[in-house]
Amino acid sequence: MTDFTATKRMFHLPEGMTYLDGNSLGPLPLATPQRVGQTLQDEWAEMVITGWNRAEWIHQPARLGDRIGRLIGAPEGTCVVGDTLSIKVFQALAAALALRPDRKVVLSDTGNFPSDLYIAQGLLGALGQDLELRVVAPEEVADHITDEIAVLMLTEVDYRTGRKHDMAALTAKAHGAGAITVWDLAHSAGALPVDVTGAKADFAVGCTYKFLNGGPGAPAFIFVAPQHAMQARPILAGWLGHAAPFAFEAAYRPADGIARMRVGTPPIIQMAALEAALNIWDHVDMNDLRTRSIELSERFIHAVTQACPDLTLASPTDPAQRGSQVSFHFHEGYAAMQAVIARGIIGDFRAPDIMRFGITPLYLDEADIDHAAAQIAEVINSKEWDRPEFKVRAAVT
Ligand SMILES: Cc1ncc(COP(=O)(O)O)c(C=O)c1O
Ligand SMILES: Nc1c(O)cccc1C(=O)C[C@H](N)C(=O)O
Repeated sequence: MTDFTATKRMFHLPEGMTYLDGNSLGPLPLATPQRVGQTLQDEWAEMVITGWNRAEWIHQPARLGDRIGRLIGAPEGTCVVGDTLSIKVFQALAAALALRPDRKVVLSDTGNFPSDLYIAQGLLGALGQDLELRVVAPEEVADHITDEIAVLMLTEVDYRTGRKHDMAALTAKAHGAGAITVWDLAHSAGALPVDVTGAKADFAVGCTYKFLNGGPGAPAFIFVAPQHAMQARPILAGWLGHAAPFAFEAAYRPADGIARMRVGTPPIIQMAALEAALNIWDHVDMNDLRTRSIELSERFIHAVTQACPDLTLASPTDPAQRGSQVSFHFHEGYAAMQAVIARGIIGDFRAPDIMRFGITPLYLDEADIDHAAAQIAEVINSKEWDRPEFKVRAAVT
């Protein structure tokens, strides 16, 4: 049984702040500064370039990939860490398309994160060949899976509403139509149990700075199903994805398996932070996490909807259809979120009118949920949000 009181004690949670934005950027694990300091002082400072061998920096992308693999149901040797999520989306989509050269359509939905759609637009434009990105409503995805589709590219959990796709069912339908699947797990990894193997996903990608708590700029990950690992064509053919990087050959030859999805020099300092964060996950059973996430989410939804008739739930009411966030529509959502933040309750706003709150059992408990709901109710019901200072838009919302 996971001890969530113990996991909460493993984080630095700023005084006076109740943090419901771990779906965007997780808080600092207490062990991270020491682990990063070790990389700086014992490794970089003392070993300098010999750290690649002596501290085994060169193996960190695969090692951390395997640790994330455990959280998403990926077998050892099928997941690797590096780059940003946008880049991993590009790689996965390009490799998936290359497996279906006779087909022209990438199917996605309006609930996908814009970067994924932009990356697809950029890639398809660069490839030419009359390729089409078809973007439909989330609830219509299943009906649009036909034998025209080369790749089904979806984010499992909608970043705005928290609505969760059925990864296994949609993957089965895509495979039935002969399509390849690319799943973005940005809002799933560390949020709920994921089983890429059971769902038979072909490619999956995700980031580590949200629910996994790797820190701002933490690297992304990519999973390639074992049956594709030796066929997947790396569009970003960087030297560290080469079969023999230190042979310095003029011609590219992909490494065996997932290693070919590496590109260039990995961010060693940021990976040290990620390693410290992943240590916490060794204490967590993902089914316990899901149970707790649902308990806390239901409590939050109940308290906010009871107290705030002006807010309407934007997330599915059925917990099985949600990830680990709760969102509400409110016509002055931006100003209201700034007013809530001014009271120390940190959530965020997503256009056009969504107030979004991450439910992260590793460091949130009932008292946090009740406190947050009470503060939100005061802001909404007293119209505290209706002040000019809360309407000034910041660069990052
Ligand atoms: C679903 C999803 N995909 C892609 C991205 C882009 O990730 P990155 O900025 O790390 O490239 C994000 C978040 O920014 C996201 O939430
Ligand atoms: N990566 C971010 C950043 O560099 C700045 C601000 C926000 C982010 C985010 O991760 C946004 C996030 N993907 C979202 O779900 O909205």
